[in-house]
Amino acid sequence: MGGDLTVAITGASGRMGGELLSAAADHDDVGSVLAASRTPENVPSGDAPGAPDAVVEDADLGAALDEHDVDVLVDFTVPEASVEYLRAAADEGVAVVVGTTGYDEAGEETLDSVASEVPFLRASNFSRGVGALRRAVREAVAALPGYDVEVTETHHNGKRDAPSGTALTILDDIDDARGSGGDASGDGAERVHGRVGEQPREGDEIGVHARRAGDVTGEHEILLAGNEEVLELTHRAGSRGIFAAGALDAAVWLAGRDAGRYDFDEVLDADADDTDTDSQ
Ligand SMILES: NC(=O)C1=CN([C@@H]2O[C@H](COP(=O)(O)OP(=O)(O)OC[C@H]3O[C@@H](n4cnc5c(N)ncnc54)[C@H](OP(=O)(O)O)[C@@H]3O)[C@@H](O)[C@H]2O)C=CC1
Ligand SMILES: O=C(O)C1=N[C@H](C(=O)O)C[C@H](O)C1
Repeated sequence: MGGDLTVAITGASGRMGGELLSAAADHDDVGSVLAASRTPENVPSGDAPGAPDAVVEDADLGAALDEHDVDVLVDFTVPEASVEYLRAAADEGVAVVVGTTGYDEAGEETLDSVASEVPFLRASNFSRGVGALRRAVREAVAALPGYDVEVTETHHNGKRDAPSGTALTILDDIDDARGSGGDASGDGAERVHGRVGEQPREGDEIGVHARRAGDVTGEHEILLAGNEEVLELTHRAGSRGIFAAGALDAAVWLAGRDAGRYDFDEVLDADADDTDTDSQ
């Protein structure tokens, strides 16, 4: 830590919470970290690696955001808690980076309202590789009209939501690339979640498969098949650190912007522009 940015991290004792604390401790632009948790006693403290500057109970988040002059809240928790945390951030005028997945319709409405009040950046996957995978999938689907598409994701046995947020994002990308402009509301191709019994493939349906096993960090595979050939595009996350690093880069990029929705692609594009300039 050594920069000016003050970040708050919710769900600080969770799998991603711990990764975010470690990544924040190593991030050049982060100066101070406030952790919020239902269980503050489980958050690293003292000389432990990643120990934040302050820890509060999640119920006290709103007052703590104000007291610690937080610039950006980073939330990777569960939808039912996340909507409360994001509401507290919006009430305090604090920007938010959201990695939590699996919101229901009411949760999505809360996110819409938060995004109208403060700078808001949400991504179902903060890895750079998935950003590239999404571009590759859109291109492949557009180049191979009529090919069958199946999406398979594999995650650790502690994951709650299925299919993963990333798989849902990629399904929307496929609909967009096919020109059917779909989303989970059902406007795009039919999404068939697993198959059992007499269930032959029909039309342009997309098969969706969610596997849960062991400690797999996160894998996404898109299979396109037709015309006597098969194309497979696969991303495998090697650690949760990549998501944490991406989310903190997004927090640095988001701080100080106008209220509204932003996309992780904008962070990646800005980074690519900086790299281009550096190499000239
Ligand atoms: N966008 C991305 O790149 C990524 C997104 N994710 C998403 O991040 C989210 C968190 O994942 P992960 O860290 O693996 O999950 P964990 O279950 O390990 O952590 C979630 C944390 O949320 C906090 N929490 C607050 N309220 C509740 C509640 N009612 N029930 C349970 N936990 C609660 C807890 O922390 P505490 O006790 O400290 O409050 C808990 O540890 C998921 O939605 C996942 O899909 C995960 C990886 C990457
Ligand atoms: O819960 C996880 O672990 C992950 N969740 C995200 C998702 O739902 O897509 C991203 C990543 O795959 C890990």
